[in-house]
Amino acid sequence: MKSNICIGTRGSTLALWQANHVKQSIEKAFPAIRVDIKIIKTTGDRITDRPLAMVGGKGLFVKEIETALIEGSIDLAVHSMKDMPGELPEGLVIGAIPERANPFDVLISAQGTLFKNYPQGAVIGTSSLRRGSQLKHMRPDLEIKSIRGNLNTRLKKLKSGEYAAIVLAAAGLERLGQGSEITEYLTETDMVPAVGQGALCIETRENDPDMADVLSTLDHDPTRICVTGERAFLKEIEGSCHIPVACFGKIRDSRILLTAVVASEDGESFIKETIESTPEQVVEKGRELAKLVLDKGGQRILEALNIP
Ligand SMILES: NCc1[nH]cc(CCC(=O)O)c1CC(=O)O
Repeated sequence: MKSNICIGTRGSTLALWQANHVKQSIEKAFPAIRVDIKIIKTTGDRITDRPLAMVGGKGLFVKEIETALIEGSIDLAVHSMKDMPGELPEGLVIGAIPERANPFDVLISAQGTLFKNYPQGAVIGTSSLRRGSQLKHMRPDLEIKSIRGNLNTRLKKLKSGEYAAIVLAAAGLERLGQGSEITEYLTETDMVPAVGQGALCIETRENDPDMADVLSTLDHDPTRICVTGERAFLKEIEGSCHIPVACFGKIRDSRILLTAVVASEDGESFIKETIESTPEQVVEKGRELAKLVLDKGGQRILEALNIP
């Protein structure tokens, strides 16, 4: 076992919170190990002026960190699972998936108004096609308007009156101590979260013997099972965080319920399906769910999207 571990992470406040959270878990389990954090800038961090869906390419927030992992300048990478593409580079693996935080999306309304009371044509801020399309499906009259920037920038834009409400992931807000801003949680009945939302990804080199004990203390079995099913869906559908596909797994009475959505940007074409699985079957069932959704019209919706 190593006496010194270096974690690579993006430099955003949320990413640093997450890396520190993992650092503390390791130090608690192994008081003799010293854990350092190395900040690595990614392509996604450089692009702040346009929706990432317009930029194209997958893994915009992870690539440079993966290079550091392959080159050996870091031992572990901590990412938001939601930012991970379906396929990892040769030689890298998801070493552990810690316990998931709240997986859902939330609305923050400027006036504290509940979704059902939004006026006709209310402007909602999100740059996520997944969120926009599911909102439009529920309320075709809403206007979806792009918003970028970190959490504080977005909250400031909301308060300036540009939007009636914005949509964010509960996990990010809660981790940054801004949970009190939340007006309303949207569960998978209304809005299916992104694959892996609320979970962290601990990425490592394949078969790194120095990391095995550390990884086993970080891993959370129920989270890994659900996220593995969601990612099997993602791989089959070849999506990323930036196209309007959603998949969420939850455990009910020792069975896994996987729910997925593929929708057009205007919310008019909308496919939503749920499949049940045992913990052992999640990969197979995740793939089956992707095929089902594609067959039922998802294929046509994704082909019409025209995203690079
Ligand atoms: N899209 C960016 C992103 N990537 C991870 C999170 C935080 C939540 C999570 O870990 O899933 C967020 C913010 C958000 O979507 O509001």
